[in-house]
Amino acid sequence: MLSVQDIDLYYGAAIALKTVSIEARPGAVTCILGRNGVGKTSLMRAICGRHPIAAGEIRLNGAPIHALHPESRARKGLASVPQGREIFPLLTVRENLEIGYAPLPRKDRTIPEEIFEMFPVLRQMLGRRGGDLSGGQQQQLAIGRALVTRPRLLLLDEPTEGIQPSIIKDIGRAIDRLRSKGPASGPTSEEAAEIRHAVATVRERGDIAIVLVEQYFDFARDLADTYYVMDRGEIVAQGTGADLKDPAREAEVRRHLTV
Ligand SMILES: Nc1ncnc2c1ncn2[C@@H]1O[C@H](COP(=O)(O)OP(=O)(O)OP(=O)(O)O)[C@@H](O)[C@H]1O
Repeated sequence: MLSVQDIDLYYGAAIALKTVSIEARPGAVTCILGRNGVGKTSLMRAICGRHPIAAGEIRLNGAPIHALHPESRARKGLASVPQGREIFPLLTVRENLEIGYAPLPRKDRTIPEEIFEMFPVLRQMLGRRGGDLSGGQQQQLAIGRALVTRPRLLLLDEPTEGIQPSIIKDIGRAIDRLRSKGPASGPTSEEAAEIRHAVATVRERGDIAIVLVEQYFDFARDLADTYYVMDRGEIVAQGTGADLKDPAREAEVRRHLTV
């Protein structure tokens, strides 16, 4: 369980987060919605330790982590897929996955089979260079690399950025499997079988709390168990995934997403 309580974050004298509080629980997708520049990435940086907070606290499973270096947070089970994915174009898919080993002790430096079950294309392309993959495949690689550490908390910063709508659906499905639940929008029977298998695999490993930063309302609505909307460094609306299916709530959230 991630608990962010009343945090402030500054860039020099400019405040980017003002008393922001969110919670994310295992087995659920927590969506952070908001326009460009409202502070979503700053919130991710605060959680993973890439930028210090000036006030408040961040706890992972009850223990404060906000004073820890990013590497220590990673060892405590936090993994993140940054905006832009940060795939190394000249390294192979396997080498890109192995970069995920960094916080792991030597004995744990293996690629979990489950990653290839979730993203079969990565197995097929193990020897190819990262730069040869499509945008959607690179996103799968970035998520796969984050899963190499067998995290308990996964931060995904705009996984749909620069990706075609059809691939966005694939990524949505993969996130759904991590959450150990079927997707909200009706799956085909083949998809349902894949998801059942993935759920069993994920269940063996335990639950992951997923925090998803997103600008696309529809993608968020399909996946969110909980959502928060940000505007100018603050949380201005929040609710459950079910709330997002209510037309009045949808209109409220969409208002915050349009410029
Ligand atoms: N390194 C930085 N130095 C100074 N100001 C920054 C820095 N990073 C972000 N900001 C500013 O902080 C505010 C919040 O930015 P942030 O990147 O967190 O927003 P965002 O909601 O993630 O937007 P985007 O979707 O464009 O990434 C913006 O006004 C931005 O200009």
